[in-house]
Amino acid sequence: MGTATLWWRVRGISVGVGSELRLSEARIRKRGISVSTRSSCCSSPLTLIVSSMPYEKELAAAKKAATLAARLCQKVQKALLQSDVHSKSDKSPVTVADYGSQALVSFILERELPSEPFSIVAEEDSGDLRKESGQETLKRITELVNDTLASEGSDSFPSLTTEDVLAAIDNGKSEGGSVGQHWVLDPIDGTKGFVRGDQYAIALGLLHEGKVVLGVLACPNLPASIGSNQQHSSNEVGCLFFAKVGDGTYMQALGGSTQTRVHVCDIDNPEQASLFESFEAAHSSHDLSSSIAKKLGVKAPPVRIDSQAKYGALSRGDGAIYLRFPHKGYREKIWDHAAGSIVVTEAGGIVTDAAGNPLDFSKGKFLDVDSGIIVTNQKLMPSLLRAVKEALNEKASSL
Ligand SMILES: Nc1ncnc2c1ncn2[C@@H]1O[C@H](COP(=O)(O)OS(=O)(=O)O)[C@@H](OP(=O)(O)O)[C@H]1O
Ligand SMILES: [Mg+2]
Ligand SMILES: [Mg+2]
Ligand SMILES: [Mg+2]
Repeated sequence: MGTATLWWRVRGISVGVGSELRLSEARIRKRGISVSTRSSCCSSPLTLIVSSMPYEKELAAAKKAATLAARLCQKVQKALLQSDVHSKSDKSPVTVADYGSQALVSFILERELPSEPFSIVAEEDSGDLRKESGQETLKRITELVNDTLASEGSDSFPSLTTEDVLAAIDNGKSEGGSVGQHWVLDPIDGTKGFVRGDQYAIALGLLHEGKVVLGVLACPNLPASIGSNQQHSSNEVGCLFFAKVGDGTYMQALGGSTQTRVHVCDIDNPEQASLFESFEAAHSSHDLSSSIAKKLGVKAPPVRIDSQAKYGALSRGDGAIYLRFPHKGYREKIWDHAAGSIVVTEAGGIVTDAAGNPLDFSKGKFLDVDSGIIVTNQKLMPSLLRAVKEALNEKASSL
């Protein structure tokens, strides 16, 4: 048997030498992944094993992107100027950090995964920044993005122009859907919390054929422990949660490298449960949560925090239940739940709508949910669903 050299090109999977392949050149296509091999001696039997380690490269890129975006957000939140906060057409707030974070994540993903099909469904767009009145803001965002890239200590990042920043933001215009791969990005989830100086998250998920296969949540203000029942007892603030389908959920300090596998709490007695809900009463009915909590016999007062930090906290067992009941007419967006939902489900939890249906991320930007979203562990879900049903029926009959 002559000597053989094997060249390979891999996207998202690892390739090793193993089973028999008598080809001087071969192309394998598997789930959109291409691998090509070439033997320097065409008569040499080459052995090739393709073992799937899906989304490894994507996860590394997503963690890098979310961590850098979190750095930009931290810088802005520390010294937030009035001129940094603007109002969108739906009257919700948006800041230079929302735009900067979206531009950075888009730029890093495209750079780190150059051979991947590139589609992002993201919250922000560049419309207001392209107007005359948006020029100063655009300059400030561009400076923030360049400063953050420069602070990476790498000369390899080019300085971005205002046009580059607009283009990176507008990469987020994809509509998503059930075909192919789409990144799902909320550059700052919980902008109201961010402006208040409270919790927020950079939330980045990946959809494959309409299913969430990967999620990263950077929570710059979330302590390593928030009244937790697990061993995260440090004073450190800032967490990165990440999960890949079938691979569990992990947490590490933002910017750190030691990762810990996390699990949802395993209590089965609702009286011992503590419950998360939105900080803003306008985003979720506190009355309805309170009525559900009463039916379950929950004793602790609700913990109100902004953003998908709620999903992160739940994934490490800090609380047992997350209830979200937007007021009538509001349509949930996929970027408010994609990353958070896989972080919780890979930690052993369940995320459904108020009727117990799984969330369907394959329908474009919106999630069609029945009344609300509920999250808990496997043991509590049956009693939670019963309590939710009763509370919703009572509410309907009182109208
Ligand atoms: N009216 C209404 N009802 C329900 N939800 C709404 C509503 N308006 C906005 N949003 C979305 O809520 C996102 C923040 O959710 P939170 O759970 O973090 O709310 S809260 O900040 O704790 O109050 C928030 O995310 P960001 O815009 O990314 O901050 C919005 O997508
Ligand atoms: Mg959001
Ligand atoms: Mg947002
Ligand atoms: Mg918003």
